[in-house]
Amino acid sequence: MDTIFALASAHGKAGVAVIRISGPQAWEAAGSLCGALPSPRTAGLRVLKDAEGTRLDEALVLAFEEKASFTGDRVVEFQLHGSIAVVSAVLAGLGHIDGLRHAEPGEFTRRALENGRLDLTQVEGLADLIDAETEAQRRQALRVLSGDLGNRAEVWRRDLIRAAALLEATIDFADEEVPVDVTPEVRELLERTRNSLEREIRGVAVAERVRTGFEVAILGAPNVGKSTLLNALAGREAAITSEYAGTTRDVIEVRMDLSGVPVTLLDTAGLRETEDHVERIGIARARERAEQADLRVFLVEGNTAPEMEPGPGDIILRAKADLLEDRTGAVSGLTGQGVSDLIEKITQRLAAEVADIGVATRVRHKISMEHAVATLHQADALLDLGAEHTDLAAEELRSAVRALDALVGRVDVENILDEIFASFCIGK
Ligand SMILES: Nc1nc2c(c(=O)[nH]1)N(C=O)[C@@H](CNc1ccc(C(=O)N[C@@H](CCC(=O)O)C(=O)O)cc1)CN2
Ligand SMILES: Nc1nc2c(ncn2[C@@H]2O[C@H](COP(=O)(O)OP(=O)(O)OP(=O)(O)O)[C@@H](O)[C@H]2O)c(=O)[nH]1
Ligand SMILES: [Mg+2]
Repeated sequence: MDTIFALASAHGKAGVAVIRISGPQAWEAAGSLCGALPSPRTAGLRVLKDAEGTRLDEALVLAFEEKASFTGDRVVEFQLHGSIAVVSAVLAGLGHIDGLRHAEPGEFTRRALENGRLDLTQVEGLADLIDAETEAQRRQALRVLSGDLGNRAEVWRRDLIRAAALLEATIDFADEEVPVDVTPEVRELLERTRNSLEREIRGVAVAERVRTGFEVAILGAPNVGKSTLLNALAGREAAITSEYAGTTRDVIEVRMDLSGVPVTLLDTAGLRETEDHVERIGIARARERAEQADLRVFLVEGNTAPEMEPGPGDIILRAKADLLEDRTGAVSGLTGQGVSDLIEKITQRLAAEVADIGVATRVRHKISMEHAVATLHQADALLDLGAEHTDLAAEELRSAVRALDALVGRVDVENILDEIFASFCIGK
């Protein structure tokens, strides 16, 4: 097996930079730069020197034994002064050692997967944790990294294997005088598993949103102040505003962190009938994105109705509060009136959705779980048909187990690994 190395911390100038080495030669290779290694899991201060004896840096060195490291290989970490020159000198030094090569993106984590330190869902959780920008994303990713989904899958698996074994036992003893009827217990195991799977499947839609961000579209007639409101919400001049109706044409996106919930705000073209060709394209885009959005905020003038049919959770506000006598339910991007109330309202709507999510977070999880559920339905139908179909029902259960094995990466998943690791950075 190759020994790999890479900068594990971000590129560029920093207080401290971490270089990781993983593989059978890690200790020997690190030792050739820093002399005797400190005892495992104990930091030691060492001078690093290249093959010619030139000093490269004074660094903290940390060694891990095989089977007791992040990757499961022997690992050494150099915690260096975070300068671009120090990092390149040490990387160059490592590159000159025979048998060592630079790691590919995600390769340390791939080793952890191959060595059984992490299951596939934990790898996905780790990828999400590194990408996490908000509190809800961090919490969700950490739960998956901790193995919550893998643990749940283990329970489903155990119950289905037990159900299959019960059915298989009756096949073997079909000739016995007094066969025991196992179907009630099997049915109960199947129902429990299916309910639990279905709950997780329902949670994926929201969990996906937490991963990628909720979309909130601002909508209304031209000139009502949508772009001005977007700028007020974003705290910067993200969109052009002007007194001309029809200023905004493209959809403008602004990422925000609303009390830990990731949100993409969309500013859209004012909705109206128009002969202007380009404006019409903008309006078509606005409608399309509005329909897909998780939440719509309609700005309306006076007592006019929204230009699109609002959904149940959508927010309707009166525009340009500062020009109104009665300012209830009104907002003004220009003066800031009602803006924090609006943020509060959006946050509440979305936080309510985030509250009851499960541990499955990806479409991939959903597909495996749906496959398992469909197979369980098949098994149920076969049990309804009577004892002569018991063997087929048991076969369906084994197939459901395989779907769950794919979920955690227990069976061959080589084809999806490249896709998952493509999102990793080098050094992870
Ligand atoms: N310096 C450093 N910090 C880091 C990491 C790292 O690799 N290096 N991590 C990398 O992502 C995270 C920590 N994750 C880790 C996970 C497992 C082991 C480990 O050595 N596991 C052994 C021993 C467990 C134990 O001592 O209880 C094992 O699982 O057998 C180390 C780090 C975050 N911080
Ligand atoms: N008095 C007042 N004027 C506002 C307010 N919000 C926006 N305006 C003004 O109204 C005009 C239109 O504002 P925009 O934010 O560009 O309006 P819009 O809804 O994005 O318009 P389109 O992009 O054309 O659909 C500009 O002159 C703004 O300064 C407000 O709350 N009060
Ligand atoms: Mg606009």
